[in-house]
Amino acid sequence: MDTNVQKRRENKKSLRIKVISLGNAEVGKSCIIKRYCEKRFVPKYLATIGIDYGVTKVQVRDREIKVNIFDMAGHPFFYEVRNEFYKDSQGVILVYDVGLRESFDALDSWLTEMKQEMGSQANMESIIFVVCANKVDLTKRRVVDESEGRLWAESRGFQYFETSAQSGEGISEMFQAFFSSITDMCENGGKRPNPEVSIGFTKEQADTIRRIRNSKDSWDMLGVKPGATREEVNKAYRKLAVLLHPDKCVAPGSEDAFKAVVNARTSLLKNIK
Ligand SMILES: Nc1nc2c(ncn2[C@@H]2O[C@H](COP(=O)(O)OP(=O)(O)OP(=O)(O)O)[C@@H](O)[C@H]2O)c(=O)[nH]1
Repeated sequence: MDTNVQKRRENKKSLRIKVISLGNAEVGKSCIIKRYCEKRFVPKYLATIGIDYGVTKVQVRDREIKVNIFDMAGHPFFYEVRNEFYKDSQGVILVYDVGLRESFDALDSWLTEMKQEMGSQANMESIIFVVCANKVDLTKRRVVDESEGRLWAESRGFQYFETSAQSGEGISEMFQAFFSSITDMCENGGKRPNPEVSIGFTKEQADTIRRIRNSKDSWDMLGVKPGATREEVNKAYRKLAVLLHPDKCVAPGSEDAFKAVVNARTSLLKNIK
């Protein structure tokens, strides 16, 4: 066979990618990578110093993918070291610990740090993000539930996985989907699929569910001022009911949000003449 043709075929088949892990210290980033690459769990905490680097090969369909994995230290102390490594990544594994709310709340600031460090190169549409809600084996200490994590991830067009580096739950599923999405993106000229099309719910629905979860009382939940009239309460209720009705809304947490709105309306109307 013509050597140029053979080379072109080989090039199509093999792919080299860079992925990084992000998230607060101790959420389990290194353990997730070890569980996948070495099939083992390390119970003792050994903080990553700056960056750990590893290479692995995976097969996605007919392509061999050479994966360069940069495991970033989560501790703020290592900011100066890790900021060099954001550039040229095709994939990001965002990790939080389901037993530590602050590690979940920190996900936005990890995205901000990444954008800042990538500067003018920051094209977040050309990067595949997956979110790992990790340590799901520790069920008793869980404080961030699945629908909350899923909503955060999916409303940004990121895939969400429940994982445990300790038991192995969700780890190979997450990596398989991650590498397959990166391959799809590379084959699609470096653009990830339009999230609005694939997730099936709107930003307004996601923002409303988040607002309802965080509301301080029934007035706040319906978005009316304390002392509002029956008409105002009913009008606000109808608007939310249309937006979140389980027949119309598939966003994670929509059923609970809908029930909460029904209950808020009932309790307010009891006390309004
Ligand atoms: N029970 C349980 N423990 C876990 C899990 N994943 C990690 N751990 C433990 O959590 C601690 C921290 O894990 P690491 O993987 O080192 O955390 P990291 O996010 O890489 O931390 P930094 O390197 O400081 O950024 C270790 O003691 C692990 O054994 C898990 O899924 N379940």
